[in-house]
Amino acid sequence: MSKILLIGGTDPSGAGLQTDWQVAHYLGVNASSVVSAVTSQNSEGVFDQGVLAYSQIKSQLDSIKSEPFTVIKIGMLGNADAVKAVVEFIASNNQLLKSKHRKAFVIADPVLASSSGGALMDEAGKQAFLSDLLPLITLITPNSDELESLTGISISNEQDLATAAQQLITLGAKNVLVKGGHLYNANDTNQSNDLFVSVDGSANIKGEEESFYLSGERWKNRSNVRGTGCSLATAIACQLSLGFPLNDSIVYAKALISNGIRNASLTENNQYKLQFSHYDTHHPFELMDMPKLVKHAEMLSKNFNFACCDAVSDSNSGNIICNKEPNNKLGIYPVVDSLEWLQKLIPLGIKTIQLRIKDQHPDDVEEDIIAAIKLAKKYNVRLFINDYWQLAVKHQAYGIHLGQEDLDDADMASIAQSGCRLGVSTHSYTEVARTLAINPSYIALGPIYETTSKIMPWIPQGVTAVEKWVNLLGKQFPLVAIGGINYQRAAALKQTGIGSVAMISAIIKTENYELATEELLELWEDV
Ligand SMILES: Cc1ncc(COP(=O)(O)OP(=O)(O)O)c(N)n1
Ligand SMILES: Cc1nc(C(=O)O)sc1CCOP(=O)(O)O
Repeated sequence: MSKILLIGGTDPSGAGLQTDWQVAHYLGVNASSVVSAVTSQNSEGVFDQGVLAYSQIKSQLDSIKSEPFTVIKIGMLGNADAVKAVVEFIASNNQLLKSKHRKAFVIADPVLASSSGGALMDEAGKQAFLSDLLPLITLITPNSDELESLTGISISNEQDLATAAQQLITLGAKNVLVKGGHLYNANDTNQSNDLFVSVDGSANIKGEEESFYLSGERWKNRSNVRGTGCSLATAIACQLSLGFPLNDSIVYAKALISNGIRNASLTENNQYKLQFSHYDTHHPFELMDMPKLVKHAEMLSKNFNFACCDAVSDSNSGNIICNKEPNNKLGIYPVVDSLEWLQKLIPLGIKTIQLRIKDQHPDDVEEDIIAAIKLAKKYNVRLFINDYWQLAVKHQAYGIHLGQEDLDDADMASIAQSGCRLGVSTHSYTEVARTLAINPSYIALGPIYETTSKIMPWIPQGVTAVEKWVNLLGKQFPLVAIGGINYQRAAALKQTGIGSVAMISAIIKTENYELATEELLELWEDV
């Protein structure tokens, strides 16, 4: 079982170390905890506080130092001595991890003041934090007040916020998550928007630098829930310890805290306390809690409306009835690389199919795309064109399928306006969050099993993950599973309630494609 280390101050009223521990427990992560300070506070103010002596913090840390921690979450430190004890511990912990060729993930919530306003870090402590601790931190999670205080940049608009986050990077931070920026899209106070900036390639599975905005619902009448910052940082730490990449850990944690705020219970002190719904241990939140991810601030206010994937009617009548059911079932979905394969499979009764031609000049594929669209219309088949979205729009294809990289360049507004349906590939929480911001016609989930048809950095998600995605997304979007799916695996996936399975090799690399197609269609007949 993974184990993390929590370092921070106690708070009897719903934040601090006790809350961190509760979050770890809720997520099934074993945590050791070290007290750096003891505070007396509630939503009205901080009444008393005492930072433990360097020797007391050090001796607590010494008592657990034999087993290296791979994830350490830091909250309130209070002064320079506490910072020193923690810096020394991280160095010795990393020394122990050296044999495993790694360093600990260190998540720091820079607690400078309570949400009620009382100072919780002195000036010397802040300077020690910046000079000695910041270089050891994997992710720092300030709110905009803390970011102002750490950088000295006064923040009054979104550009200031981005500049200040960049300044923290210049001071030595590698990954910065600025929480709750109400500055973005200030007209829409129903959204809580965070800014994430990463410069060392450690945030995602591809090792790439990235930055994004995460937008979540700001739940009404829940403005004074305490402990949300601590809980967010702890949930990120927990997800990292469970093996998720940093970007996915952040998206997951934001969804979890949204759920905790939405379900917050009112205490006798007239104060809201985070409470998580017991929906599911793997996705312990609902779709309304999932944030939307966009790469540029101006996208926060954009809404797209793609055509739905109609229920395909009987090919005899020729009528396509637009059925706005969100969980439309797209059925057996072959992905093929030529017009010839469309000509072979469509007459067998396939109702959803994708033409996926790779790396050709658009001029060289246009004729085949025109012929494919004509054929699909004749047989009343949902044909999705992979990648060549301009040609698909130009020739009025039924739909387009795009991967995450394609989303950077494709013109969403013109695809939506054309009436083409849009399917989008996803492989992780981050990609699902980005896809939710686009609100496509269907969402593909992959790879479910190991695939030989494409090289990808993701390990297979497995059937259990499909069940979770169906619970989370299936009421709002048609879902398609892809990656290594053959007849037996399709049978297992059918039990999850997913409406569609896509495959390449199980059809086009078999000895008898007709038999393989017929068997799959029969298996899925009653879905
Ligand atoms: C139904 C379906 N799901 C996923 C994919 C993969 O799309 P993408 O990520 O764009 O990768 P390439 O197909 O371009 O390699 C798909 N094509 N279809
Ligand atoms: C094209 C593709 N996309 C995937 C994804 O996970 O997004 S998996 C995949 C290959 C699917 O081929 P096969 O059925 O032969 O495994």
